[in-house]
Amino acid sequence: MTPALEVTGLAVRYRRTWVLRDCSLSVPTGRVAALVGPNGAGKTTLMHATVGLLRPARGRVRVAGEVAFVAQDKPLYDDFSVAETLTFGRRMNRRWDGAAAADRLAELGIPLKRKVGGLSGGQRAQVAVTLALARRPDLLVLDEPLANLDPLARHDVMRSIMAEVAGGELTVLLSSHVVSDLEETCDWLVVLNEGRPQVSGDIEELLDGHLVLTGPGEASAATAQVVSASRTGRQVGMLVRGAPPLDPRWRARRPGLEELVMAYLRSPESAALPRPVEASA
Ligand SMILES: Nc1ncnc2c1ncn2[C@@H]1O[C@H](COP(=O)(O)OP(=O)(O)OP(=O)(O)O)[C@@H](O)[C@H]1O
Repeated sequence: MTPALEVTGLAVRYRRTWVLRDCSLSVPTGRVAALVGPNGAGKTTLMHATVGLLRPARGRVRVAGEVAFVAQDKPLYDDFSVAETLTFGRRMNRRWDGAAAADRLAELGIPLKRKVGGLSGGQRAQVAVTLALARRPDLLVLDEPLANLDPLARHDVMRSIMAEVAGGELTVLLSSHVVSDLEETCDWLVVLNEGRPQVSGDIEELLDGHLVLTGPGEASAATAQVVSASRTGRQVGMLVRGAPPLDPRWRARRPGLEELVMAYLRSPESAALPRPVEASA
């Protein structure tokens, strides 16, 4: 099956500084993919290249179908009412499902008469997402849709995105700094660090494919592919890839998503190479 998004050998630079290097990843159709990474990792740059807002120096991005983008600052006209915002959207776009947009806003309890400037942060995010969805995209790209939202609003926005994905062929790529927000919603993970993807794959398979080990410092885990390790007193804790044969003094368990992400972010040199999409789609 053709992936919804395929990035191959992408490299982007701003003047002399390379921001993305050797960036290859793919996201299968119908997935909600989380793009995580520290500040300055290149997430926004990758999204801008994906939606055609910038031209890469090398490599290519292939999107199967139409793409819609919600930028980090969710640009909307504060003086427009929500209804006027929808009218503007209809005039600006060839593909436009105004009825679905109005239904979505009604379900979310967002009044069409309200001025955009008078909406809460959560409602503003929902209007921005609704406008993007009204364009009937195949791939929806959201740059930090949850930034500055309270926990309840974050939950509501994620749940409403889930509802859209459940309905059909839509694929979502969204960036966030708060991994715990992504746990219930996202089923694909891309970890970007220092301009390169460290991890790209199905979240359940990634969690199944790693172990958290704890044991006494003198026990050997030499056969394991260590992603990152830390020592507390005489105990050593580490996150490893695969299921290595272990010294019986090690205790092993499956990691949580946050542990997995943190272990990779702590060790930018570690990388689980992207697997072919066909193997896990
Ligand atoms: N227009 C630009 N001109 C020059 N450098 C830029 C430009 N845009 C981004 N950069 C630099 O590129 C790097 C990656 O930025 P980018 O915004 O893609 O990262 P990010 O992962 O989205 O970060 P954050 O989590 O802080 O939003 C940063 O070092 C940033 O300073």
